[in-house]
Amino acid sequence: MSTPTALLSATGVRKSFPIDGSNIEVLHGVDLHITEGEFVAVMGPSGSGKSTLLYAVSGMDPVDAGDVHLAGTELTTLDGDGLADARRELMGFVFQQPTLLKDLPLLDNIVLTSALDKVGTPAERRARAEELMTRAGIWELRDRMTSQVSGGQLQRAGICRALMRRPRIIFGDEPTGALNSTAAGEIMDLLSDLNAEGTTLLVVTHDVRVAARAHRVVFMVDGQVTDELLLDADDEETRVDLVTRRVRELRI
Ligand SMILES: Nc1ncnc2c1ncn2[C@@H]1O[C@H](COP(=O)(O)OP(=O)(O)OP(=O)(O)O)[C@@H](O)[C@H]1O
Repeated sequence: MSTPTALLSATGVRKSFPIDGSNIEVLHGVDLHITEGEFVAVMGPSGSGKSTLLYAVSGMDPVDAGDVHLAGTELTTLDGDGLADARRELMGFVFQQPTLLKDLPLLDNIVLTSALDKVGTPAERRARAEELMTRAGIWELRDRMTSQVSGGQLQRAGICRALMRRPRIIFGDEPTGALNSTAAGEIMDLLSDLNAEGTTLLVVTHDVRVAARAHRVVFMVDGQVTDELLLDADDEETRVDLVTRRVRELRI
């Protein structure tokens, strides 16, 4: 039997920030290994280092120590240009609030980064955006400004933008944090479908319903991964129940 390949492999990751005049370590040697096609959720108390871990393993923020391999590249050895290339070619990012430009229609926002990077022709970029926006149910909103759409529609646009370059992994930091439960469910349907088609997901969340969609939940406490939960039940309520129980046990 072949061993599944780790798409992302982080070992011994340490990260400090200067806080109140001293250097405080917030990640204390974290290991995280994610297989291609996996959906991993990260949960933990506020301040436990979840977002810091996400930024460290995606090369958004340099680490103080440790290795981070993504798709065969050691991110910690890359310079600024190399990291920017790796981010553009391999990764997509979805944040709590997408940072779309206010005075541009949704479609232009979605194609903007690919246009600046001269990926494909304008017709190819538009076709890709149409495919993604249709799928996300926002194609008919393509000419609307970002101020004229709902939070859920904006987040769908943010996901479309993240998908323009067909990333192998999507990093999500509270992707449903600003949404009501219906919109959150729709966003998670979209992300789960993408995952079912092979896109790897690493998502930081406080929401048990979001975490319950994952194959595996990793729990962080005080800058360390302290526990994990494999979710192989088919039934959604069973999965939610399993995550809820573990969250209570760990007092997260
Ligand atoms: N840029 C920074 N400068 C200084 N301290 C930081 C910085 N970023 C994070 N920290 C600190 O690192 C610790 C971990 O923060 P992080 O945002 O990773 O936690 P989190 O688990 O994602 O929290 P939350 O669930 O509240 O978003 C916190 O104590 C935070 O104050």
